[in-house]
Amino acid sequence: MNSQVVTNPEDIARLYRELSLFPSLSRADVGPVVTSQYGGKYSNIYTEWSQRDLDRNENVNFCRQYIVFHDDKSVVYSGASGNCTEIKGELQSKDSPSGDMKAVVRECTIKGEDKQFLEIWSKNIKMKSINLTALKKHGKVYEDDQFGCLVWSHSETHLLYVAERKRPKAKSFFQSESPELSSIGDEEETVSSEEKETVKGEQFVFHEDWGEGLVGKSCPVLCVLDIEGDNVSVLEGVPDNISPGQAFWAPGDTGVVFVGWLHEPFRCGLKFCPNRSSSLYYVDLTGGKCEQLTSGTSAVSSPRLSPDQCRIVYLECAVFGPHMQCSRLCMFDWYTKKTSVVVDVVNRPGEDGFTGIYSSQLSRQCWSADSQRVIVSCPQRSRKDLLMVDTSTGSVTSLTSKSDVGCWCLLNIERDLMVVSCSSPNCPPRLRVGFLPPRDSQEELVWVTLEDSQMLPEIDWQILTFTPPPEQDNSQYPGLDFEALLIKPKEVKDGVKLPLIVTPHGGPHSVFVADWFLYSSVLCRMGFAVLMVNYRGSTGYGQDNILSLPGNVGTQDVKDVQFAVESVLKGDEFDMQKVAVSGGSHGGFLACHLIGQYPGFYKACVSRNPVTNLASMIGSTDIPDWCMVEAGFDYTTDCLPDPAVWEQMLNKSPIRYVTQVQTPVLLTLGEDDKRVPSKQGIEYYRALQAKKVPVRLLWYPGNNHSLSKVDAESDGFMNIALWIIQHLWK
Ligand SMILES: CC(=O)N[C@@H](C)C(=O)N[C@@H](C)C(=O)O
Repeated sequence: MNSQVVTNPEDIARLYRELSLFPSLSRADVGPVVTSQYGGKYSNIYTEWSQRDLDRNENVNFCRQYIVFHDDKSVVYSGASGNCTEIKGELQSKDSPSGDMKAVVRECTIKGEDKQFLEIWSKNIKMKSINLTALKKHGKVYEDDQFGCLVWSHSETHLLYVAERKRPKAKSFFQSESPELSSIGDEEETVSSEEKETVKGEQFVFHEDWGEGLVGKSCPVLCVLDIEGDNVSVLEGVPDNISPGQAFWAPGDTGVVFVGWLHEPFRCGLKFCPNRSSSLYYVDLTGGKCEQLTSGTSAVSSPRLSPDQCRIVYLECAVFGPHMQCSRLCMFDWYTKKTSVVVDVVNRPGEDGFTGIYSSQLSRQCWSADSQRVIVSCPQRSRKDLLMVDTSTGSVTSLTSKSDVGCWCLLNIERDLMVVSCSSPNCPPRLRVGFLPPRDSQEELVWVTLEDSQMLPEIDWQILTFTPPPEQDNSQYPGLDFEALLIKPKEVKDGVKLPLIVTPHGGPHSVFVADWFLYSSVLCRMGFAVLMVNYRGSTGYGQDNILSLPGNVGTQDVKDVQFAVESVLKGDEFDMQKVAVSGGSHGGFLACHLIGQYPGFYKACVSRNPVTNLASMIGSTDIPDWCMVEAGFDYTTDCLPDPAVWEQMLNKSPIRYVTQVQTPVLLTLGEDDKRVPSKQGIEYYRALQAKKVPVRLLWYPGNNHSLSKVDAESDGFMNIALWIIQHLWK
């Protein structure tokens, strides 16, 4: 075998173990400015990281702090202040604005019972520990990014968070009565208030939740802890037809601003679906009156209050339609109550190259100190860049497009000190800080690395651009191009042609940006080239690119991937007899389509939680609208099965081509997948078995659509690598 590919399982496992050590950055907070007696200024940077622990079979979260000496506009000196500390049981935490206190929502098990506490720490003392579970004011606290928040009031006397609405205790009609005696009178029997609230016949009522990644999250409520009074109240006034989240204190702490998602007539999956009908609301704490601040005809997310507490920026996109779209950056003026569009949707990138804003989540803090600019990190074609938006003029300036780093994520900005994570396909995440230059200044932005990571010299990467041939142009959206990331070993022995693994992304409206990818890095270190295709329909290239795909899935996207593969195979770098395809979700849909539409071209196929039959998916997925939209139909909540629609869906699905499949297929399924139910993979598995096509199915209990738990991710990788080796060199 004239190749340089690592094939020994133990060697592969060693490579995986080595590269899986690199942690990812999940959070950074900037502490207050401290001035020393000599006039020197410094701030503490608190960071949180996540790292795979293969031995404990879990993702370990830890924090590390740094100190940055500065003069309010440049970094003078910086360094770590102490080593890492593992974080256990902390669902959420947040320092108070002054830095004097820290709030922690902690989950722990006491005598076999899960309990949640809200802790207030000050200096070296845990001042308070409020047993939220015992208070019975609400259900579990939300720790997710979709709804969750933990926000200090500007006065630092109250804390705002989101929890599940309290549900009355349910019992059977046939459960024997066991009244609780109270202390009042020895004869008198007083049933506790909880017993009074108990309802019969409700034990098995279905409570729909917000779907994949939000299982069990059904009816969020806004909760406020009065720190001095030690009491928790559930905010009233929130309309019954919405689910509130992403809340923060209004100017002067007069009330609370939040996003409300419409949950009538029913909830659809919300994760990766910022296109759900939603509005900004304000509930006034004194009168309890709730006011809708935005129209209610769109989908909004990520409201962020300016430091001068005068304006709120937020993201907006259309309701239903493609799940990820080009967003508008909008602004609500607190005093005029007027909304305005700061950055509009970009249908086609202009001369300046700006392709639009593609983000479902602004960083927790994104405003400049002057309350004039907003920093957004979002995909721009196959890169992820930091964009500075002037909210007065709407101008957009990239702060990082000239960098050789492919992926920049804004973690936080405080008093113009930005904290970012930056990475590339050959460089794991690094932690950097830098001051945003004053508005209209020509000063250069200087980045200082607080935590470096090692560049992997063995990995080479580049971005390739493709223009579909005329016969594949989209007549409704003509002239669109697309890209792919090509990752390959830097050193190739003479005479060796590289085996190629083609990986189209999922979504389909998402994008591969030039980030650090564990799977691609290990495969590259094993000796494979990896082609990560951003076919037409990807985000980051303009709204027209996105809109070109719905109705054309199974053809346009498939042809784009095949065109990219055949284009790179024209060179003599790659062995066209050793090409594999691998994808997840919609990427799995494409992988199955490619082996069905190009029989024998791919020598191995890996399909993770794949969409295999749109017609059978629509009745079981948490995103039924996705099936209609991607098949080219409008969706309404009262739409019913229609044979003609199902026929179209079937015709656009990979299951339709299964009779042509020759390529051995490895399927990996998550048992708890609400997005693409595992029955999709099993349907395809059975069809292949019936055709006696070599097929292997891996089933991961406790895993959902992301297949991202340490067991599924690591075992999945080993099986994928060995499956590809087995069938490329048989
Ligand atoms: C962009 C994105 O992820 N879209 C979601 C609706 C989604 O989950 N799509 C599934 C089908 C997938 O991951 O491809």
